[in-house]
Amino acid sequence: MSSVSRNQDKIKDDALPVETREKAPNAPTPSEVDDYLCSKLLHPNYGKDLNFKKGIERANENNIPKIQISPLQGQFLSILIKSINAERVLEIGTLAGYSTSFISRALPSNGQIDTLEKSELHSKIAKENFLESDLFPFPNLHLGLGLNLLKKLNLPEEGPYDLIFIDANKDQIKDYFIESLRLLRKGGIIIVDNAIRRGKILPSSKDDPTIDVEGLRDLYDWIENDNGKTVLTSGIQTVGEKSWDGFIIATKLI
Ligand SMILES: C[S@@+](CC[C@H](N)C(=O)[O-])C[C@H]1O[C@@H](n2cnc3c(N)ncnc32)[C@H](O)[C@@H]1O
Repeated sequence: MSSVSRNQDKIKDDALPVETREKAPNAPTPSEVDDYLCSKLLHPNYGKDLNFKKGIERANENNIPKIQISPLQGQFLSILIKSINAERVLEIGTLAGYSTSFISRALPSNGQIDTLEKSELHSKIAKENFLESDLFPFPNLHLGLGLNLLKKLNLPEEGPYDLIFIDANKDQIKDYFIESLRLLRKGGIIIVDNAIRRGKILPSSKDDPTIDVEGLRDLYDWIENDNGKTVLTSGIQTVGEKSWDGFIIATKLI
């Protein structure tokens, strides 16, 4: 077994609850369950779209990190967008446009998707992927540092955003969240990805906090201090092919 696959297995094991690991070493791993769910649930125009898959291959060929959301998470975003009848979505962190593709696909043809990315290479590959997938509405890709772009961003002419997906650097996540609240409609949704980080967000975690973990703790503190005035928020832990992580989901109350 190569060291890469050994590491991958370790990550899968770590994503299992400790009781399961100890009592049932042959229990299916969360990744195997993800594979099953994908085989049953992926939709031909979303997670099973061959152009979306080609987009990931193009990203891999260009050595772009494999840190996009999973297809099941992509379909979760699409479901949220459809269920709230979102017309305008903002994304912070495009990478090669995989999540952007799920967002665009779920929007009506008169919808709008703005996506912010700091890397020229990621932006270039993302645009190629958008063209290949024939996305409509075509995503507006804004190249630059997320916070600078956000501060300059005005509300779309038709009104505020209905949903904002925050999936970039975590050290500025509190500021991304606050700026997002300015741009979001009442009742709109914010999703913050990678918000659990295998439990390292806990102040009692034995690991020294990275700047990403410190950024997330700042956001959790901000939400605690808001005390329900501005947002109603939940945190959902996830396992699966992306190991143990999760997301914050919030709706704007005022
Ligand atoms: C986790 S990836 C986004 C994955 C993407 N949402 C998907 O699921 O397909 C994070 C992206 O944020 C970008 N990024 C990191 N720091 C940034 C910043 N300060 N401003 C804008 N983009 C940033 C990275 O270049 C990377 O492409």
